[in-house]
Amino acid sequence: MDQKGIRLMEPILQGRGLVKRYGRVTALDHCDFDLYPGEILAVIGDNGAGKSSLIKAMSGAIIPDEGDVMLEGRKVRFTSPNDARREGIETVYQTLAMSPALSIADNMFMGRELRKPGIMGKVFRQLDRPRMERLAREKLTELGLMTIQNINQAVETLSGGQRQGVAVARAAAFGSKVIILDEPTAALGVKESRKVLELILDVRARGIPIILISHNMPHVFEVADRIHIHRLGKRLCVINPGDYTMSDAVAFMTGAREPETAA
Ligand SMILES: Nc1ncnc2c1ncn2[C@@H]1O[C@H](COP(=O)(O)OP(=O)(O)OP(=O)(O)O)[C@@H](O)[C@H]1O
Repeated sequence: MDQKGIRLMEPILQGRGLVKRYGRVTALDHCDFDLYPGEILAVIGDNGAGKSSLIKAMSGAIIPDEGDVMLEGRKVRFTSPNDARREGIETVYQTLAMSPALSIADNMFMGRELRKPGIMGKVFRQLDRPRMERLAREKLTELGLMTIQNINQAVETLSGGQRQGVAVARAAAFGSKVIILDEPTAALGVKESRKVLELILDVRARGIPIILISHNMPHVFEVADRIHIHRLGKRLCVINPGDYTMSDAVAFMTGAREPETAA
């Protein structure tokens, strides 16, 4: 998406002046952040720069010591990942939160199982397994992931790429507003990474904006619309991948060079 087009819109998710300290370490140092509708925003930075802390603040996994998070212009205060999920922000962590022994369908609906209608309290209502299986199959088909034949297959029998695919599909099924992907291709081979990158583009084509944390520069430059460069706990600058090379980005990231315009 072109830079001008993005600037005409209001950010869907924003961070302003975010601070997070762990004892004497300042992981986020008055950090700003903006995600615009429909874009893939990559967040890159050296090890320990504070990328994870930033996305955790956006996804309710940590509560910032200072600063504000705004969703669609409205100040929100997430005190848990569930708060963020309820608002339509889904995060896929590097360590995929899945139960390997359970099926694809069970994993997709883990924590938000569908139940059959009943008159007893919600707790006693039976799981609506057929509906969960049907919806899980629909979601995977929509995202072109139906090389997975059997929705009842245990997740532990899937390849790394397929597992990542299920995790992204789960996020896309519930993340109505924003999807955050933390190193989605880090553990994958070339072919599997390719599938996941295609999936990321598919999700964007569905209008869902994505925050992509990655150390993989070719992947970042291939799919990102904009790149947020994080250094020493804050946003150093945001670049358009068309205007810079990967070496420029790495030089900014590591401090070997300074960008012309700051964040
Ligand atoms: N729970 C914690 N307790 C103490 N220090 C922490 C904690 N989480 C993060 N930090 C520190 O905060 C700083 C930023 O860490 P963070 O994980 O956000 O960086 P990152 O950019 O995601 O790094 P990486 O690319 O290595 O994953 C680091 O110095 C890290 O050691």
